[in-house]
Parts: sequence; structure tokens; C-alpha cells
Amino acid sequence: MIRSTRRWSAFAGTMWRASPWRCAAVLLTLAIDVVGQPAFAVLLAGFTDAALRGDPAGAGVHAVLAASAWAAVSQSRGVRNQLRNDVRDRVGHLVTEDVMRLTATEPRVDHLEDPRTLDQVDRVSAKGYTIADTVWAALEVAAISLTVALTLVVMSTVSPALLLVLPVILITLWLNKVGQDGVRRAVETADEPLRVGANLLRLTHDPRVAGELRVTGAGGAVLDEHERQWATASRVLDRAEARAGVLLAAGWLVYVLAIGAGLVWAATQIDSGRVGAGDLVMILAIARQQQLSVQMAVNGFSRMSEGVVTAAAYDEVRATVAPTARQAAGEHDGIGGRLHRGIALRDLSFTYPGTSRPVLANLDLELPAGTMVALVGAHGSGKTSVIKLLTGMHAPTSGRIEVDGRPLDTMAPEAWRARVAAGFQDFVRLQALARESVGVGDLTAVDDLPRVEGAVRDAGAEDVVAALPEGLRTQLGTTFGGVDLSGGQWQKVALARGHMRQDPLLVVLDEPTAALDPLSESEVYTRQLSYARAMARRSGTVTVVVSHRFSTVRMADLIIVLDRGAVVEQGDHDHLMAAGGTYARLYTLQRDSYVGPASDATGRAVMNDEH
Ligand SMILES: Nc1ncnc2c1ncn2[C@@H]1O[C@H](COP(=O)(O)OP(=O)(O)OP(=O)(O)O)[C@@H](O)[C@H]1O
Repeated sequence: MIRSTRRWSAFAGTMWRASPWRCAAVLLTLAIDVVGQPAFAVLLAGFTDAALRGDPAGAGVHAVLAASAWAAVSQSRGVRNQLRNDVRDRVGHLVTEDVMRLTATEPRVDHLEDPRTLDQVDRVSAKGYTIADTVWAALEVAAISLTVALTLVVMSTVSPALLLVLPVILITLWLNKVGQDGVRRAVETADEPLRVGANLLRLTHDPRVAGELRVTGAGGAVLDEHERQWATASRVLDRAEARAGVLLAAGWLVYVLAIGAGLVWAATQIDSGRVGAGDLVMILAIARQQQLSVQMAVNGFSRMSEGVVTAAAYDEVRATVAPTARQAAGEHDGIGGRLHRGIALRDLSFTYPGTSRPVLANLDLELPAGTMVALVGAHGSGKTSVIKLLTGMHAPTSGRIEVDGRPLDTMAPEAWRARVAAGFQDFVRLQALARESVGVGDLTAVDDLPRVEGAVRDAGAEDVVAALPEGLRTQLGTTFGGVDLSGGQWQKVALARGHMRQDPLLVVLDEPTAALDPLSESEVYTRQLSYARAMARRSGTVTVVVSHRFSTVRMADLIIVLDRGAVVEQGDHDHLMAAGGTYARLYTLQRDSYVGPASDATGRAVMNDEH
């Protein structure tokens, strides 16, 4: 309760900051509403009584005042709608920006691998404005409650019995609330099928999958599944809306019966003189106002429920994503200029967020400073997961990583990341000027042309740049009318981006040549290896390579063989070939698939000739 109060006052604070004068103006219009409505009813009664008394001056004054009161009420409602929408848009923008900042700047990526968090991020980004709606609705409901209270006081001057309308109003609102709670639960339930449906729909116009969808003929099935998910969501929502509608109608029936009974009673009292004609007119006017007020409260409650769901999602995103960001912000760097001992994995296990199966179990590894290490293993054995942990994208579930004996989790992830250079198989096609697409590998040097040219050279991407019509000034990608590149060319640009980092302590190359032809691949690896050796001499840099290309792997100082998340062998090529285990089997298999069975027991000459 306290947490929820704090949350909503924080939202109210955000709205105030978004536009103080608009918020103040909305509060003023609400105050006009609260006072204006009962005043109108009283003035109308005064007009009726004066007219019946034959007092034209009194009737005229009351008529003018009543008209002014009503004009002020209706005018203020129009102005309020406009101001409310302005603030709502601003708050929506602020909330979306906050969530995007949290998710984009969070040093680790655990949240991006967790479908639940992604769902919540989607919801908050798309519906952030509903939080403002909820605050407005809450204020409106508070104002309406005051209005109703004032009108009841006015009615009670005719007869205290008319106060019985209050419980009736509460019953009407309660029935509406029950219906709206059901709608809110339905919105939560429908979220998943709607998200799945939206993702499927996106697939149909995603150029990256368009070819495969056509070749496999799966386009129709994707649309059918989208329809199915959409129908599931609609069914849930329609049912809840229908139930809410029935409950609301029942509430109105109770109200109409009660107010009707009050009017009939008042009419029967006119002859006896206990109730005047003005009183009857006033009760009628108040009944009409209360009807509008209850309707507005009902609308307010329904707007509130969506904002409550969004606010809960917002809280969840902040709770899930923010802790490591705060931790990172609170720490300082303290990473030395060069590696002396190296990097170690100590009894490290890892399970992806939102899953229960460990993908790495109890790894104990030493990656000595100045070495090149190759990770080998079948698909899914955990190579990329090790890379993600080494680069600080995820934190180990248990155990730790040490850099020269210092636990990685005591360093700010950004500071560590600044000393890591990387080339990935899932590279980004950054559609910008070629020099920017490379330069962002080190934002501090994005405008440093000699650095960019050096990175292009180190990565062996000069041929790609040479083929561009305006060299490094060429716009890449078709989105902004630039030149499109082949998969291999994009990958070389990504590799060059990785080379922007100067003085890395860790270089990771996770299948960085997967999109290249064998000749380019061989050339890139040759350059990468000499780069790795140069870095090793300069900074004791550790280079970790993930590759299925054994002629590269064999050159590593240390080869680590993974199988289902565990280390099954490690050593250099000669050691592992002599051991005759998994590595020797995989190596021989690949060698034979290229050139047929070899007589050389280690296969060294054969593989070297091959590439
Ligand atoms: N984001 C994720 N969420 C849940 N499980 C994942 C995720 N990414 C990978 N996995 C699982 O972790 C295991 C190891 O995957 P990983 O990508 O590390 O293997 P790999 O050896 O690099 O495979 P490949 O050679 O195919 O790239 C696999 O069983 C995979 O299904």
C-alpha cells in the first residue's frame, strides 16, 4: 500500500515536472466543476421559485447566474481535455524515454534474453501515457466524489431521506469496479497472444526472412497462426468487456430506480407544501448531474485499470533492469594498463534468465595473459555463452571470473567493456556513413579518421572500402538511400569496428568470419592472429577465438573443448592430438572431409596446405 502510494505520488511528480502550468490549470478546471455543478442546481431552484413568486428581477438574476455557472463548467471541461492530453503525451514520452534509457544503457543484457521483461518493456513503451491517464482519472474521481458530496448536502436540505441516494451510487460504482477488474485481468491474459501475434505479423514484412518464408511457403501458416493468436486475445477481451457491460447496466438500473423513487416521493409532497416546485427542479437537476458524474467516474475507473497494469510493468522493468545499472554507476574502474596473470573462470556455472537448465556447469579455466585461446565444441556446447560471460554481458549464476585475480563483478561493466574488442557472428549492419559504421567501435574516436582507417586495415576490410563509391564517406544500407553490402562485406565492416578499441585486454572473436568465403576467411584469420600476437606483446592481451575452422584453432596456445557446458579437454594441438580424444576426432573428421584420410598422425601438414 505504502509502495503503491509512493509510486503514484512519483508519477504525479513526473506529471507536474512535465508541465507545471498545465497541471495547475487542470486542477483549477476540476475545482470549477466541483463548485459549479451544485451551484447550478441551487440557482435553477432559485429561478423557479422567483418565477413562481412573480419576481422577474429575482428570476432574471438567478437565470444569469445559473447560465454563468453552467457555462463555466462546460467551458472548463473542454479546456481540461486539451490540457490533459498535452500532459499525457509528454508523460508518455518521458516514460518511454526512461525505459529505453534503462534497457539500452544497462551494461548487461540479461533483461534482453528474458521474454517476460521484454514483454513488459514493450507494454510500457507503447502505453506509457496510460500512467498519466490513471493519475488524471484518480484526480477526476476525487473531484467527482466532492461534487457528489456537495450535491447530496444540497439535496438533504429538502429531506435527509434523499441521502439514501449515496449508497445507491456506491453500489453502481462497485458493480462497475468488479467489471473493470475483470477487464484488467483480461488485458493481462491477452498480452501474450497479442505480442506473439504482433511478432508473427512483423515476420511477414521483415526483408531478412522474406526469402525463407517464400521458399518454405510458410507465409500462409504464419498468417493463420497470427489470426489464431489474435482470435484468442479477442475472445478473452470480448468476454471480459461483455461481463463488465452487464454489471454496469445492472448498476444503472439500481440508480435509476432509486432516483425515480426519490422524484416520485418529492412530487407527492408538493401538495402538502413540504416540498416546493423549486426543490423538485433542483432534485431533477442534481439527478442529471449525478448521472453525468457517475458516468465520468465509471469512465475514470476504466481508464485507471490500463494505467495500473502499465505502472506495474514499469515497476517490474525498473526492478529487473536497474540494479546492475546502479551497481555499475557506483563503482570505479581500477583496471590496470596490462594483464599480468590473465583471466580465470572459477567454478563458474550459468543459467540463462527465465530458464532453469544450466548451460555451463562448474567451469574452472585459466586463460594466461598473452595467449590465444580457442573454444571448440559441437553446436550448443556453450562457446558463445562463455564469450558472453567474459565480455560481461551476463553475470555468472554461481562462481566467478577473475581478471588478474580481481573478480570481474567488482569492476564497472562499462570500464571492463572498454578494454574488450570483439567480432561476433551476429554482427550489426549499422546503416550510417562507412566511417561512422566503423568508428562507433570506439565512440571517443568516431571522428578520428586515421584511427578508422587503421581499424579497416587491421581487419582486412580495405577491399570493402575500396569498392565503395565514396570510400569511407559512403552511406551504407538502403534505408537512407545508401549502398547495400553483401553479408560478408557487412561482416568485415563489423570486424573493423571491433578493431577501433585500442589497447584491449581481451579480444573475443566468435565465428567472426561465418559470412566470408574460405579465401577471405583465411586472410582475415591470418591478420587477426598477427593482431592478437602484437596485442599480447603490448598488453598481455588474451584472445579468445570460437571457430569451427580447425586450421585456425590448431594455432592457438590453448584449446578448450566444451561438451554440453563442461570442459572435456584442454591443451595445445599436439597435446590434444596425442591424447586421441574428442578434439583429435573432430580435427581428423574435418581434415578428412577436405582432403580425404591422411597418413600423418597429427594432420599438421595436410591442414596447413588446405588453407
Ligand atoms: N538466450 C538464451 N536463452 C536460453 N538459452 C540459451 C540462450 N542462448 C543460448 N542458449 C542455450 O545455451 C546453450 C549453449 O548455447 P551457446 O550459444 O553458448 O552454444 P555454442 O556452443 O556457441 O553454439 P553454436 O556453435 O551453435 O554457436 C544451448 O543449449 C542454447 O540452447
